[in-house]
Amino acid sequence: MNSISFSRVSVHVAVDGSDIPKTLLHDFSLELTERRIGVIGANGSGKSTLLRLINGLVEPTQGSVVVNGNNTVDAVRRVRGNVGFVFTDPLSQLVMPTGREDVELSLRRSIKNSTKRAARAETVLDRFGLLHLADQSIYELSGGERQLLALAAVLAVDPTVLVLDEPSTLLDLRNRELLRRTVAGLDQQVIMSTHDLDLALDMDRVLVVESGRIVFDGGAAEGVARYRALCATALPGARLGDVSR
Ligand SMILES: Nc1ncnc2c1ncn2[C@@H]1O[C@H](COP(=O)(O)OP(=O)(O)OP(=O)(O)O)[C@@H](O)[C@H]1O
Repeated sequence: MNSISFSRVSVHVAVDGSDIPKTLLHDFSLELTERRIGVIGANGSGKSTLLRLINGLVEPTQGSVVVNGNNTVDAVRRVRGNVGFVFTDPLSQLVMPTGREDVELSLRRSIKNSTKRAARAETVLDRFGLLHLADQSIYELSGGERQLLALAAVLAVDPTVLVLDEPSTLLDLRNRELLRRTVAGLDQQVIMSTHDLDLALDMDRVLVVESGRIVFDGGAAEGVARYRALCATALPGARLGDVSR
């Protein structure tokens, strides 16, 4: 069983022209052991920052994050060997000219034999219905195709923990369903931020983040309800009314 521990973590960043740092995440502690964990919350609430702590892309200003016994600051290489991270924007992740080359690049460390590597890449691309696009420039793919490719390239190396930062933003209904089924069938622990509340409802545990604080931690249905309630109270109805008057 995987274990991701956040111990008294907070994240602050310096702000140009100000002596006062901005707090992205306020002091929190968490132990994540469930297989499917969703992180939901408003734009700018701190979801990506929370996910990025898991593979050391963001370092805690205070406290520590430990993934399967490895501290994300001191043992960042080992952590990244464990944690596959899929970015919201696939172009910030895909580095090779074509999907086939990108997946093969991911596999270069784990499969030394090039024939075996090519075969494995084909299997992975096929699993996501991307084989017919394998040799097309990644810039010629649609946004959704790129998002699936980014997921395929990360899953190819079989990480122990999969972190998905809003993985369905560009997907159509069919591919969203493919993502949903893929996530449901994975052996890996999955931690996913999403604005797709149907996806969130599939999770074993949901965290609701609001203004850098975890304001709910519990079951999916209750978490989604809490988030909906937060959104309802935050709607700028009065201000819209002012404009239209
Ligand atoms: N390096 C940084 N320097 C300054 N501010 C930052 C930095 N990184 C993130 N932020 C700010 O921290 C807040 C949280 O950002 P984060 O990307 O974690 O939000 P999010 O919940 O993932 O949002 P979204 O749903 O829009 O993707 C935002 O206000 C963002 O502008």
